[in-house]
Amino acid sequence: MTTNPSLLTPYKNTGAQSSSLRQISEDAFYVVNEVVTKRLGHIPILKGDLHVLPYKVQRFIAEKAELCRPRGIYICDGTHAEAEEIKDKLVERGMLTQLSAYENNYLCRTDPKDVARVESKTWMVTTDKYQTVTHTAEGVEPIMGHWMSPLDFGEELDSRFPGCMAGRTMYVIPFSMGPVGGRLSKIGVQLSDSNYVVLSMRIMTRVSLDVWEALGDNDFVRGIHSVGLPRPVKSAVVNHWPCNPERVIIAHRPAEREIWSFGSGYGGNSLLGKKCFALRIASNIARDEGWLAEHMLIMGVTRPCGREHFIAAAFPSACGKTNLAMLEPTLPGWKVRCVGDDIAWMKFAEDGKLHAINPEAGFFGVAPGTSNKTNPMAVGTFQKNSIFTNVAETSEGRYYWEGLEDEVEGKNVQITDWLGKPWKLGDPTPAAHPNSRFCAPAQQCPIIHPDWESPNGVPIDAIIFGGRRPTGVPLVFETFGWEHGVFTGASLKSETTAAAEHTGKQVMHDPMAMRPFMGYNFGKYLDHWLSLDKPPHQVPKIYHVNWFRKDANGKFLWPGYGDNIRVIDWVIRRLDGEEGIGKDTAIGVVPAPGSLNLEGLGEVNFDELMSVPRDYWQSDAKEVRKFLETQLGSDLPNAIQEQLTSQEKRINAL
Ligand SMILES: Nc1nc2c(ncn2[C@@H]2O[C@H](COP(=O)(O)OP(=O)(O)O)[C@@H](O)[C@H]2O)c(=O)[nH]1
Ligand SMILES: C=C(OP(=O)(O)O)C(=O)O
Ligand SMILES: [Mn+2]
Repeated sequence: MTTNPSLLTPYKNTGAQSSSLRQISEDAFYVVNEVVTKRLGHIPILKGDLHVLPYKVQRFIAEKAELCRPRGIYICDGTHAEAEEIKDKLVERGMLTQLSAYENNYLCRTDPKDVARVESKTWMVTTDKYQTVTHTAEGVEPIMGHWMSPLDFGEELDSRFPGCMAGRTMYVIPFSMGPVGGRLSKIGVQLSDSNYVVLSMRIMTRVSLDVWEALGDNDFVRGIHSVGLPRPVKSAVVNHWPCNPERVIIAHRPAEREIWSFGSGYGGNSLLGKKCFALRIASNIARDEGWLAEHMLIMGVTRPCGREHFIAAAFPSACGKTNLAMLEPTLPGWKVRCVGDDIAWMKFAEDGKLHAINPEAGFFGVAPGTSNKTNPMAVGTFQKNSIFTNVAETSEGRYYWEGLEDEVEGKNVQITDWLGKPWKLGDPTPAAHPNSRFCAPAQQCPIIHPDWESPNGVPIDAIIFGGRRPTGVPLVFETFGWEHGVFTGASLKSETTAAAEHTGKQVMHDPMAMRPFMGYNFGKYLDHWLSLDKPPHQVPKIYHVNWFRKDANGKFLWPGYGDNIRVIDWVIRRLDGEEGIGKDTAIGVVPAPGSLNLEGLGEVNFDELMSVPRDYWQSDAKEVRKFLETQLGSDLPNAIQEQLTSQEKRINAL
């Protein structure tokens, strides 16, 4: 790994220096052990040897320990034995319950106030506001990226972090995103006072002592996470799950490659390798280094003839990434293998193709709706060594959630819901929280791709965007080219889900499925995408899908899940240049009648599924124009503006 010079950019404060942000000066290099020892004071090292770590890591630990004042420091090694030790302790304390029907599976119930990402409290901290947000029209709040000034952040930090780990252990988690030492991989160190985070990070990322060696003197992404409830605790802790919902903050300092997360233990807020590092921070690194960090699954699809294509697909949270990544084809002779289910880091290689790696090592998937019928490969993945959060539990020691109604065996099975209360079929409240999750090692996936850890990644042939669009949007369409594809991604919308705090089911803009994860100015982000289409790059074709279109009675028009292979089949035939299977519409190329393989499917209203209603798209185009113009203002790239205009013309001509 090479050192990225921008990683070393010192933090330039604009005025009043926040005490917690003060750094040890560079001359500390020669006296580092002394400085470290002094800073640590009487805080003991509970496990591991601090002084064998790279000196930058020592400094980082010492600085933050001095700030957070934990009762001790525990340097994780990522071993099985370590995880066992922590689990045993948590079971004893009642924070984890073993699900006895499986091997090494556990259930965790959180405080019901801490169940999802908190977008309204997630911030990017940059000196210049417009590094983070776009030049929106007057009075318009930017929806992509929340900006906070370094000064304000200093205050927020100072009112939370000093002493925040009192009475708790500060775990030091060394982790690699991507295979350790890989060409596209990056290293992070997360400090956390949550043992649930330690166990989950060990599944989701590569936590091991090898990371220190791969890191050497290079810089790394810094994560500081606290549940925000120092001891002695003054409020009641619910479900043995410490958190501080009123004081939550998830802040990123992209220039410094640093993440500060406070008050929440929920995955998306606390497993800092995931959305915080692999999307918000990494998209900044990617822009500087000429690659992409995207909210995308990666799948390998092999046709009956034996040829394999790789596809990356971006859907907003809880819109079907994990399901598509592990799809079990209903068409005979097809094979899907999973490379990743949530995040793709993609870089053009010497062959001119865009190569993607999955930086993660596990799946943090939505539990409800996952069953042997819908996603048997996910079910196969989490039969052992997994952690379930906020699902229900049966009296037989099994997990339970909405969608498993047909899989509960025996009449006398009793169910305890995610809140710990007795629950039975037909009860008005759900058994599992709608955003309940399984956390499982990717290598256990029965269809994990043999190259899923390849340091060079897999070559991407197609990019698919999609969302939950109950009306108007066809099952699938191919965009007219790279710029139109980027425009289509920028106009992505979807119904809100339980993955964050939004309530109700309104259709919201979610450009590139990145709205909550945008790491810098969205206009610059689009510029970056647009700039990639140049020789010798062979950019992938871009598609849009919608599994969620409904009929007049509110029923899904498309069976979805394993039958989505029929759409993938059409996509791949288009990639191959098969003639006569496309029909031009105003928004892209949809399958021509008879071109989608519907064999063996029941009744499907093809015409309704593929229709591009004029009225719908006219008002949609107006809304999209308003959105792009008011949200992006002067940051709106010309190429996108042109795409908007030509799409409007096509729609008006319908
Ligand atoms: N109707 C329908 N629902 C789906 C489909 N794919 C996924 N879902 C549901 O959407 C929810 C989220 O899916 P998931 O794959 O976990 O989304 P992710 O968060 O983007 O990875 C789950 O409840 C799934 O059962 C599909 O093709 N059709
Ligand atoms: C972890 C998350 O991922 P997903 O996109 O799979 O819902 C989340 O949104 O918190
Ligand atoms: Mn997922």
